[in-house]
Amino acid sequence: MCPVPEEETNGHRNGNGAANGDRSDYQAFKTSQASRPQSSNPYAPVQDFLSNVSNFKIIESTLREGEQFANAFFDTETKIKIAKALDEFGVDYIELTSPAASEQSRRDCEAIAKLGLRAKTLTHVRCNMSDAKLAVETGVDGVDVVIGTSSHLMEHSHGKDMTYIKKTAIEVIEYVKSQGKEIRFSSEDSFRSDLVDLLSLYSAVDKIGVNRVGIADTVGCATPRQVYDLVRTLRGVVSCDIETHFHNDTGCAIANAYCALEAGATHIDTSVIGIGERNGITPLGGLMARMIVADRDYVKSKYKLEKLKEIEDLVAEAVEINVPFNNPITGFCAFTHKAGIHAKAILNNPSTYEIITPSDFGMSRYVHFASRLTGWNAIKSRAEQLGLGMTDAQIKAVTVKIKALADIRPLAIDDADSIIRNFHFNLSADKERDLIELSHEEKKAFAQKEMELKNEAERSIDHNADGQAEVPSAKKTKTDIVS
Ligand SMILES: CC(=O)SCCNC(=O)CCNC(=O)[C@H](O)C(C)(C)COP(=O)(O)OP(=O)(O)OC[C@H]1O[C@@H](n2cnc3c(N)ncnc32)[C@H](O)[C@@H]1OP(=O)(O)O
Ligand SMILES: O=C(O)CCC(=O)C(=O)O
Ligand SMILES: [Zn+2]
Repeated sequence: MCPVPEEETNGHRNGNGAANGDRSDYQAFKTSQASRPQSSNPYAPVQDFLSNVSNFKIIESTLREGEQFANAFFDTETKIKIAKALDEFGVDYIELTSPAASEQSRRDCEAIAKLGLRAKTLTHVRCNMSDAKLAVETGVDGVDVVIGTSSHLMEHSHGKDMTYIKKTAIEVIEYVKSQGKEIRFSSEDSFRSDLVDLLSLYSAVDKIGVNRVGIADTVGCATPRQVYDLVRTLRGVVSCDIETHFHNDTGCAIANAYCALEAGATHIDTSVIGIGERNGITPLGGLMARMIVADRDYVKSKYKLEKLKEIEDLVAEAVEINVPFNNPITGFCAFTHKAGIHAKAILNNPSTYEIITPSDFGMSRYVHFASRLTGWNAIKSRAEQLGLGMTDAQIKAVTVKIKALADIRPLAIDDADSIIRNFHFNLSADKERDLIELSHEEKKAFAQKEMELKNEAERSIDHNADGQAEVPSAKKTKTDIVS
């Protein structure tokens, strides 16, 4: 393949193409790397001359692939809200459902194309002239054309062969280009397609100046290694940009996106929380998590990461789902540390058990202390937060009490706090002397508080009809902030 000289780049063809084993490219890459400041990131990826891990674009498809999620119904107002939020976040492209899908879909494309967003707008259509014309008429910046190339889809979906696909693809691409629009051509089900057919098709569309070709793991079957091999091979065949699209059926959607970038892909398709057909595609937030670890400066300079939670909440509400507990970054426990060994180290230095800094995303770190897995370091930190000074020996003693109760039932923060406060209250050898200084009313209030704490501790162990200690149903034990 031929690298695209700088003067031939047009803003869409970014010239990232690189010939396999091309020495001059490699030397140029080495020279450019030598002049770059050395990264202090020990997790920085191995940067070879193909990798775009530090230079990629996001094609955000919540309003196309995401609308294919079983629960999705986006009215126009919601689509506009989502489009504006994604634009503010900084995604490069916003992909919209085909105007051929329905009259309202067509009107929504027009409405979003007219918003004047910074992100480019795209609509996604089948590989035929009538869809392409409809797409162009909506006023979007670009058209994403797709057609299935695997034997499964050629036989059971559209019924067309490779000769027909190539001919029609060329016709559609030339038409869209003639209308001054950006054009991407993609094969659906790329990983179950014949490699020779695929490369010949991509080579043909590259020659007529398509802006991007797309590879799609439509059924989520690809492994990272297969992705690397296919993208790398394609990188050697076409000079245009390479977009990739990964379904998450086997849980590889983020890893595959990363490998695609390592192999020279330039664009990644995402959707918010990963919504899409079946269990969806590479999630925007998950991709951000992966990429910030690779190149924090690039990711932070390009995307407004602190907006991620707001966008996820907006989309979750629109499609009536909860953000999953284990969602990267925004899952409710993504930055919660529980086991005593973890808590101690985190309190000393968060990098011990955190690869991502929560504040980069406007999130907070939590150290859970109300559990049987806690340790005295976490309890000491909590006591300090409560303004209760105790010696290490005293902290260790109260830790034993907390763990004993936590062995019987789940603890809420208030339970653990009561134990700490009660322990501290009873500790004071000088309590009586202190009380002498108090007024009659204050003494009464103290006595009452002490009684309440005692009752609370006793109540916390329920008994069933047989007099057996019973574990009450788990309370919501949202952890509390320690640092
Ligand atoms: C993997 C993906 O996610 S691809 C994107 C999927 N997106 C969508 O499907 C958008 C929403 N879809 C729709 O609203 C409808 O399916 C429409 C409007 C596109 C088509 O509706 P209908 O004409 O009623 O056809 P239907 O949906 O039953 O079947 C799909 C048709 O498109 C054809 N087709 C399927 N894929 C392609 C393609 N990539 N290029 C050209 N034609 C295609 C099929 O052969 C079939 O045509 P037929 O009428 O000759 O049988
Ligand atoms: O257009 C594309 O590249 C991808 C289409 C799609 O959603 C898929 O194949 O899963
Ligand atoms: Zn898809």
